[in-house]
Amino acid sequence: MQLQDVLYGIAITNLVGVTNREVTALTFDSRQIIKDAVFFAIKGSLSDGHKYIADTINAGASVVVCEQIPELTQAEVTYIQVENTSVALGAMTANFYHNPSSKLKLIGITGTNGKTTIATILFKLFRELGFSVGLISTVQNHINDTIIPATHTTPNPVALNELLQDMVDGGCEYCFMEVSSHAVVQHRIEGLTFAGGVFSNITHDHLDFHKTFDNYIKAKKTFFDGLPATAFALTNLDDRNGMVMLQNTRATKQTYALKQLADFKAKVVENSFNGLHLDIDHSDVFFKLVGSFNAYNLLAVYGTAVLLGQDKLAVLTALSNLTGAEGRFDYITSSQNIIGIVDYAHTPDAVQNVLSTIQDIRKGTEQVITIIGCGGDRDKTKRPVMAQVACDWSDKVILTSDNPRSENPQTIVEEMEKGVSPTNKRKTLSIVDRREAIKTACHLARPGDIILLAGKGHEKYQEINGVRYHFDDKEILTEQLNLIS
Ligand SMILES: CC(=O)N[C@H]1[C@@H](OP(=O)(O)OP(=O)(O)OC[C@H]2O[C@@H](n3ccc(=O)[nH]c3=O)[C@H](O)[C@@H]2O)O[C@H](CO)[C@@H](O)[C@@H]1O[C@H](C)C(=O)N[C@@H](C)C(=O)N[C@H](CCC(=O)O)C(=O)O
Ligand SMILES: Nc1ncnc2c1ncn2[C@@H]1O[C@H](COP(=O)(O)OP(=O)(O)OP(=O)(O)O)[C@@H](O)[C@H]1O
Ligand SMILES: N[C@H](CCC[C@H](N)C(=O)O)C(=O)O
Ligand SMILES: [Mg+2]
Repeated sequence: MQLQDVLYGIAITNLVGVTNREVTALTFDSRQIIKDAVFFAIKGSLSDGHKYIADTINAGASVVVCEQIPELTQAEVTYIQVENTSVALGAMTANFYHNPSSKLKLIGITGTNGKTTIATILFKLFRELGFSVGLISTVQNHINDTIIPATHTTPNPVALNELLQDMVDGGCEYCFMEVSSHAVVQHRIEGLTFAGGVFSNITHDHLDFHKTFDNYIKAKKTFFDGLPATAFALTNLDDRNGMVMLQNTRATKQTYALKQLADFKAKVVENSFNGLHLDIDHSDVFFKLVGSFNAYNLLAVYGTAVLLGQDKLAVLTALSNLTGAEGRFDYITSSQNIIGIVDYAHTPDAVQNVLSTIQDIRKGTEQVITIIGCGGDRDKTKRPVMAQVACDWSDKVILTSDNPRSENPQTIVEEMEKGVSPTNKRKTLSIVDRREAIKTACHLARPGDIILLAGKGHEKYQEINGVRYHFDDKEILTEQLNLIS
């Protein structure tokens, strides 16, 4: 493609060199340069892409997009100075791939918890309704029935536009994608055209990255601020920041709620291990998903489908047969009648929601044993709070390791222990080895007891010092429960 076409709509501060030249690829990583590529120098959290400009030119890059043009320039190279390289990357990538997001209906889902669940159920629902659909999610990406592995909740702009282009080529009419707060702040979604935006909720997470809760709210709100007037913005009215999201959006404002009047409304009639019975938009419907928090997810899905013009009855009929995303309230029952639940709860609010659902549906005498850890290189302030919530809502708690990443897992567990009150100490054990922790919980469990294994859900690995070792919570829990039967 010609560079001048890729530059369409970009605010350029300074330009050195020609723009009527062919470019072959766009990249922000000096290790992935091919001949005549455009290199974007990005100031990141660990490194500054400007350091690699000379290397990329040696490797064949012919265009450099940057915030500061180097003092020594090369005659055959084009240098484009912009105010923010990440913003330019998103917009230029959309141009390079011929704006695939505008050729299908792209719906973004944001919020602390529930994004994967909502996006995945929307994907399954629209497949069930007969459409060709794409999915971009934490667990995996999909182009209809083809699975593409996911590395991030929201991919980088190049991967994102490539994927959207493949979806358009695959005939997709819709794409449901998770929009993480990191992606908004890092401009990964810049240049995309959304047909709708959905907000689930906002609670404590990622304060390592956003620093304050206010910044975290602003990040989520920025997504809605950027929606076009042709889009809809659907928010959860029961969340205290639900309306904040819609304050400055140009999109059509729509709401859903369980506790107050809203455009889309539902009531939980019954919540059991067999699923949810809801009164949704004046219809009585049974769903396979467990947990009252899933009533919000189902309502968000229902509202989105109706806003996209689907027939209410057809939507509810299809929805009632669907299961949720992998590793979310995923449970097995052993021959001894011990229930083992694998769940992706990795924030204080999610842990409380999943445990309060277990309290709601337990029969009374069983013990609830929770196994929980916290990820390394992530928000440290949530560690003691997650341990405290787990203790407050369980009969026994085993603190263990999640993905320690570059941190010492023992230290992470010690930081969690700080949230355990003296009265809760007697019901808490710390076993850093996650497999041993699962084994111990299975030995402690008596018939009828419920084991909650929180934090890793669908993940098939444990990340330790940059290496992902095979580790599958559900596989190990099933194996250990079978051993004691
Ligand atoms: C903190 C964070 O989000 N980091 C992401 C970010 O990296 P960064 O901008 O900090 O990059 P950096 O390492 O400082 O490097 C700066 C620049 O120099 C370039 N570079 C660097 C080295 C080199 O040799 N050559 C080179 O060109 C890099 O490509 C980059 O452009 O941009 C990278 C490229 O898109 C991401 O891969 C990386 O994700 C890291 C791996 C990550 O773990 N991110 C997590 C926190 C994340 O994004 N999570 C959210 C989900 C959160 C949730 O909702 O729960 C997600 O959307 O997945
Ligand atoms: N609507 C909700 N409200 C509160 N908690 C929820 C909700 N939906 C799911 N959860 C809890 O949060 C966990 C993660 O759910 P899900 O994967 O759908 O969220 P997510 O927003 O995609 O998370 P991530 O930020 O990791 O991408 C679930 O396992 C469950 O414990
Ligand atoms: N998207 C979340 C996932 C957390 C999952 C948990 N298992 C962990 O490793 O902390 C994050 O990157 O913070
Ligand atoms: Mg997700």
